[in-house]
Amino acid sequence: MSETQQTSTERRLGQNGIIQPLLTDLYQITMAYAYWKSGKTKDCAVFDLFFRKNPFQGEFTIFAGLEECLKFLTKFHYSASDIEYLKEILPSGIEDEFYEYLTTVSAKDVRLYAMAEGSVAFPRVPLMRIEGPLIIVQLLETTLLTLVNYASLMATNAARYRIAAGNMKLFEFGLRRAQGPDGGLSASKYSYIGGFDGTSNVLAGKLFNIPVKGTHAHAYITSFSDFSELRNVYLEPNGGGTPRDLLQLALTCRKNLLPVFNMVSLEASEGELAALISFAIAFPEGFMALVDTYEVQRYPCRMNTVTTNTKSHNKYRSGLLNFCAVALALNDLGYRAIGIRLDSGDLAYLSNIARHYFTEISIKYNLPWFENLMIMASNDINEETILSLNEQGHKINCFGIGTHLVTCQRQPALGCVYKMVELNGYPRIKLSQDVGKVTMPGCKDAYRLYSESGHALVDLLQRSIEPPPEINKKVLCRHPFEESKRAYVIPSRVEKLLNLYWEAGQICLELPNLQQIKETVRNSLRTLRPDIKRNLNPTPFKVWKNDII
Ligand SMILES: Nc1ncnc2c1ncn2[C@@H]1O[C@H](COP(=O)(O)OP(=O)(O)OP(=O)(O)O)[C@@H](O)[C@H]1O
Ligand SMILES: O=P(O)(O)OC[C@H]1O[C@H](OP(=O)(O)OP(=O)(O)O)[C@H](O)[C@@H]1O
Ligand SMILES: O=C(O)c1cccnc1
Ligand SMILES: [Mg+2]
Repeated sequence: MSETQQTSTERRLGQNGIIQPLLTDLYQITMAYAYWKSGKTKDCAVFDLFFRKNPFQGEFTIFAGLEECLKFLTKFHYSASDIEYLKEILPSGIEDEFYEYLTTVSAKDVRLYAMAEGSVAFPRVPLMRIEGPLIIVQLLETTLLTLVNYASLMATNAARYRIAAGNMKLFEFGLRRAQGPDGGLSASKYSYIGGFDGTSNVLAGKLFNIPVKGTHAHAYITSFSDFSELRNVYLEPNGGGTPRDLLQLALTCRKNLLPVFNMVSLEASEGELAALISFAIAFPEGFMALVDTYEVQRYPCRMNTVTTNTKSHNKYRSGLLNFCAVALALNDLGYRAIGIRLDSGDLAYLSNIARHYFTEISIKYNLPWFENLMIMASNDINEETILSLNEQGHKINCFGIGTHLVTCQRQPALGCVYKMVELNGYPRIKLSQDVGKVTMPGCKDAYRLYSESGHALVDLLQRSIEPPPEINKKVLCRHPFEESKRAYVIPSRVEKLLNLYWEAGQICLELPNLQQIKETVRNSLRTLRPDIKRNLNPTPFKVWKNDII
């Protein structure tokens, strides 16, 4: 392993300092005292952590957050200052022996079973099963939930964007809009797991070894008014040689391009060109330009299409023209530009226009690569926008997505719950008027049964003491609430979903790295039939139980 790899692995194993035992609800600690006072320190409980409904009106969820839960268990103990603080906030009548008991608390007698991080998961199937002393297992509830809920919601949101975007590149740009710094970091991490290609969040890049990418803001363009602000216009050709005047080269290129864009030089912004030249001199091999600060192009354009961009107060229409001029000037010096970013207007229309000009220029100048310049789109993009753009037809090959992704605007929370299912070996049930809210009692295991073609058929819940279903043998599966719904399934593959990750005070299964978790998401989604993954009215996946449960 190289030194840089080692460093990033070490960084990954560190944990956010706010994840500690007091990051919980007060009632966990007051319950702990009441349990302790009523002599329940020896009681043993089993809790299931699960959700009841998939988010985003979808029919699948990606399970994430496991590694953070396990790291939390490794550090689970109350420090002297934690105990001091609890003494301040809890009633004065609390016995001192309870605080002494709290100093001895750890997760060494806990066992945690979980699905693989990155797996597709469904309602009512435990994502985790936590077994151990009642008081301890109860004390873990809120922290485990907060570590799983947002992580899984975010990974699921990202996976949905990935499905909508197909092979297009996806970058997460959400830090400025995220739910605070911690939300921002988690969003970068879990959107990467869910299928994004990188983030603009530099700290996330450093901590999690995620590719970091970015362009520039409108401010960079508006910070230049004319050519006199360019302190340096010289750029050394790629591979060396005498530096050449990039401004003069770009001006010549721009003059030659005016007829292509059907424009006159008065319509072209000097400040915008100055900004693009200075950026190209700074990053000649990574030239990516924001082209919508003024108008992207002249309109109505020669393609006879009506544009919806209505910044009529502005006389400049030179975003594309200026970009192409600088890209051609860079080409004269042996550099290839990367592409453009569109951040306003009708993104389908503008991307088609941009690609049209790139193609025309690639033919005119015999530069085949020019046709394939990258077109990145941003501006309040969500899953629906991507699906709509796909329907309309566009030439975008990359999206930068912030607000809707990181805030999970369409559904801001996943409803994972943590319910006791067994105490001292006896099943426990929580009753509810709402049949969907009645818990499934008992210590359970979950198995995913697959067809011969590799598709997941059903998740089967059964008591842990029962033998697992067997390959090529008939299994009777029953709907959890509707007696009449039952079916025999003959699985070609059986996957045990819950595996033991934590026992005797340590992590007992090797943890995958972020890249491997990302792979798990991709592979796990591949096992779902397309109708379960579709955006509109997807088919629910069957979560059934066996005959005995
Ligand atoms: N072709 C398209 N189909 C569907 N939605 C689109 C399309 N093009 C852009 N959008 C979306 O429409 C919205 C347009 O936002 P808005 O009305 O604020 O316009 P704008 O171009 O950002 O305005 P401004 O020029 O003032 O910045 C954004 O959410 C964007 O993602
Ligand atoms: O739209 P999002 O999906 O959140 O993506 C991130 C946005 O952040 C940036 O600008 P910002 O929104 O800060 O300013 P602007 O809209 O005025 O460009 C960027 O230009 C995007 O528009
Ligand atoms: O790099 C970018 O283009 C970027 C980064 C964050 C937000 N908006 C855009
Ligand atoms: Mg914006």
